Amino acid sequence: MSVVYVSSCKLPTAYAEFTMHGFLDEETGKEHVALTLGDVADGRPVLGRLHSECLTGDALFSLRCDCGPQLAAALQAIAQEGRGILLYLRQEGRGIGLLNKIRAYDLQDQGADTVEANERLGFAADQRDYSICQPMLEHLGVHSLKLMTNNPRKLKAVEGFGVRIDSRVPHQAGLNPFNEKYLATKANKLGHMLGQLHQDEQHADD
Ligand SMILES: Nc1nc2c(ncn2[C@@H]2O[C@H](COP(=O)(O)OP(=O)(O)OP(=O)(O)O)[C@@H](O)[C@H]2O)c(=O)[nH]1
Ligand SMILES: [Zn+2]
Repeated sequence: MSVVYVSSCKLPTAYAEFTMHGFLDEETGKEHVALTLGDVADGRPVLGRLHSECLTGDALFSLRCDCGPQLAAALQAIAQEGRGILLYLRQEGRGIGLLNKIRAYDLQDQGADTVEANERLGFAADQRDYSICQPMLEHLGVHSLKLMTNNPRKLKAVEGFGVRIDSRVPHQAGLNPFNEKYLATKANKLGHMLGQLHQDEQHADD
């Protein structure tokens, strides 16, 4: 695996003062980071989130997806626990990159769903490779996760590279009228466990 540790620093945030650890994937040139809080190498299961980059949702307040609220909720949950880890993975657009995601959004504006749009562009529905997480978690001494996710593929991938899933923590946040169809497609076509979609979240038009 070509992911190597580079350096760490403090990262004070609105939620907690995290430590940020930088990693470089020498094969792809992608720069990934991990935020940790507390002692994550003490052998106990660690509350964790593997968050895939979404420039539009994480930084530009887009309502097309649920990424921004999920990122905020994960950092908040880790702060509340006083211990945990968030890997921020540079796999924009489920691995197709930002410009192709814009192309995919354009197709969705014309009626395609999120999976059809990827496929029309010649990509798989989800091109992410989570094996990059293994050396990051190994470096930080994390061997067991309480993983905040609704994505069954993510759980499988983590177990596949040898990190124990102690438990899955459902992670729903940010349902709104603009992402309702997108979330329904994720549940129907990608298998996301979003059964509580309408009970957990307040409808904008309720
Ligand atoms: N190609 C494409 N990527 C998208 C789209 N909407 C969001 N993304 C990307 O999807 C990724 C987030 O994936 P999600 O499926 O929301 O979440 P997940 O990580 O698979 O699952 P959870 O852990 O349950 O949140 C980010 O990389 C986003 O940039 C879209 O319509 N098309
Ligand atoms: Zn997003």
